[in-house]
Amino acid sequence: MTVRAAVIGTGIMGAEHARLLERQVSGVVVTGAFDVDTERCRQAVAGMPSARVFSDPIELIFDPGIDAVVIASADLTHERFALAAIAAGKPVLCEKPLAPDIAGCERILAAEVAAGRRLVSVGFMRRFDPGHRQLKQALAGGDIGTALLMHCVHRNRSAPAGQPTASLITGSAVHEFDAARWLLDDELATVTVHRPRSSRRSSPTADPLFLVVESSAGVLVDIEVFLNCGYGYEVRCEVVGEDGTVFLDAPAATAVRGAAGISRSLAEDWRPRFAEAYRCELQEWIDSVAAGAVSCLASTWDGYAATAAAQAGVAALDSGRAEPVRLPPRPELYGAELYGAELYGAKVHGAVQA
Ligand SMILES: NC(=O)C1=CN([C@@H]2O[C@H](COP(=O)(O)OP(=O)(O)OC[C@H]3O[C@@H](n4cnc5c(N)ncnc54)[C@H](O)[C@@H]3O)[C@@H](O)[C@H]2O)C=CC1
Ligand SMILES: O=C1[C@@H](O)[C@H](O)[C@@H](O)[C@H](O)[C@H]1O
Repeated sequence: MTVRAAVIGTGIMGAEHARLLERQVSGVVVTGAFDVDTERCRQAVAGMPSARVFSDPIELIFDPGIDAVVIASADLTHERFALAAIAAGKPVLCEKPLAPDIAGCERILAAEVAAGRRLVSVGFMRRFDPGHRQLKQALAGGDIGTALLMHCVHRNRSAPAGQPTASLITGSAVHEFDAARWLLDDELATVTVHRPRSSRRSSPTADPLFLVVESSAGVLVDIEVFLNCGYGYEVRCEVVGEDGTVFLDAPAATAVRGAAGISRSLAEDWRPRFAEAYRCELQEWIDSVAAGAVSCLASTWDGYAATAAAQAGVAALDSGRAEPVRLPPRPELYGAELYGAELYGAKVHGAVQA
């Protein structure tokens, strides 16, 4: 079966997803796209012969010529499109965050549970990054013993001026919240946010921020988020265990020696750094759609949990105290295996319930 996929929101990420689906992922053809900016949409799918530019996103979702939908529009629009996809019974890959607020995540969770089928996957692509998978393998394989601490660095070269300070938590650290849950096989319990001196490049945004997260099992996770570090994009992570440590560095393997020095280049932004992760994520998603099975991407529950941690972080930014991450009991639909135990082999969890 060739999956007929569509993309809603064809900005930076949506255009990239459309390009990857059409050119680098097998078993799929892009048959639809929508963006409120029609010209941007046309440009994103130019050269994709089967792609129809829709004038209404809900019509796109219900169109019989579309099997599955990628949502890559602005954060505030995710909920509306995810709910429509659930109503249409179509698999959807929703970019992070699932929804920017807990109430929106709750509505998506409730709709999916009521439908009795897992249709929504969330674009936490680090789960498909080879480096992050090696971290996961080292932890799951017992290479460093029980995890005690996790140190994370997340730096963007620059960000548009005037970003709300909370966006460092809801837009960027949300990746670390998901990565920590997934790597540690543990829920997050509390979030504290410290504001160091801000960079002159970032005013009026408070940037960087330093977060301290405690997991339910007592692992302390520190996260530096710096939106305007000024020199390049980098994501690093070290987990300290009882018997050793495992460290994910910025990944460029090639070093240049010259001018009395050694240098390795950094990506400009997340697209080159996580190119392989986006491709693998989309391939796994398309394979699951073709098989009529539940994808092993992050689920609605994972998206909910990451937004709950982000909400605790935003509260902590204001209060200056550790704030609890509030999670309801996990619905049965999301199974006993929270974090995708099939990581290193099978592509999907199992058949979708009829
Ligand atoms: N997984 C990842 O690494 C990344 C994920 N993202 C997420 O991807 C999404 C898109 O981000 P970017 O591409 O960076 O933003 P962008 O601003 O480049 O693109 C967003 C697009 O959504 C469109 N849009 C806005 N409202 C819409 C609506 N109601 N219906 C249809 N289209 C609408 C805009 O016209 C724009 O073309 C966001 O949710 C963001 O958080 C962004 C960057 C990286
Ligand atoms: O999701 C993303 C952006 O929205 C965010 O601004 C960046 O900090 C992240 O690294 C990127 O993956």
